[in-house]
Amino acid sequence: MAGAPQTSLEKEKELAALAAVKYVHDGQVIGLGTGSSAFYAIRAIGTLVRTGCRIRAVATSVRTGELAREAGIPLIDINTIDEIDLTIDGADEFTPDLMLIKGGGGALLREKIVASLTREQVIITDSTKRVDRLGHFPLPVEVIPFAARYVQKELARLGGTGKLRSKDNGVYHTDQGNYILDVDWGLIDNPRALAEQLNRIEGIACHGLFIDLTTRVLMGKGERVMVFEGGPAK
Ligand SMILES: O=C(CO)[C@H](O)[C@H](O)COP(=O)(O)O
Repeated sequence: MAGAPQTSLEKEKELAALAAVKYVHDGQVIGLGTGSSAFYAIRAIGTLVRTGCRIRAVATSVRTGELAREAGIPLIDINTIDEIDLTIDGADEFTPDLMLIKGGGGALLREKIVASLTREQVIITDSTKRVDRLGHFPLPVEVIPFAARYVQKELARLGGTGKLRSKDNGVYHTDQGNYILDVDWGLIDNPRALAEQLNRIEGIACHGLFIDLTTRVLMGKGERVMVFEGGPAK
């Protein structure tokens, strides 16, 4: 992030973010993602705004809203629009066929709603996020607090071990006041089938499998940016 000397992974995130910001056009509604990669995109979009680009944006978290305001990006209420032109967000893992795990930063519910309203979803990552199969990263599952134990039991029935996320010696709360279970499944054989099973469990507000929502992934790798559009990288 800003201020500290930049590591090579931070450089990769920034390169990917700068490449993604080239897709931003005057007049668009932009979805702003959450996390350390999205931070670089927000900063670069702020520069565009200061040089005259007229966009409006929707933030995927309270933190992102604060960063956007600091950067001078005009924010709008998501309930005043029917569509988002472009969203730039990060991911915890992605496969070359554009399936993602998201939610490491806890913003998965708003991120999925924003992604669902978005015409063009550009994901930006460093080179550690590309995998052949999802599941190295525990899958974040956002649950309403009342259902936490029930959902944990249902996840166990499906073969997942869900650990309640904590923060500062207490339970972590999302921006919506929900809990997160970080679920270890081992490597996931069929993310689509798992997503459907999770969609049927009462009390789950959102899970971090993002399928059929991404247009392209821009991955920083050394000094380059690799582009994945549902096939081999370009
Ligand atoms: O899903 C997310 C937040 O809920 C982030 O996009 C994800 O955790 C990646 O973050 P980073 O860019 O910091 O690696």
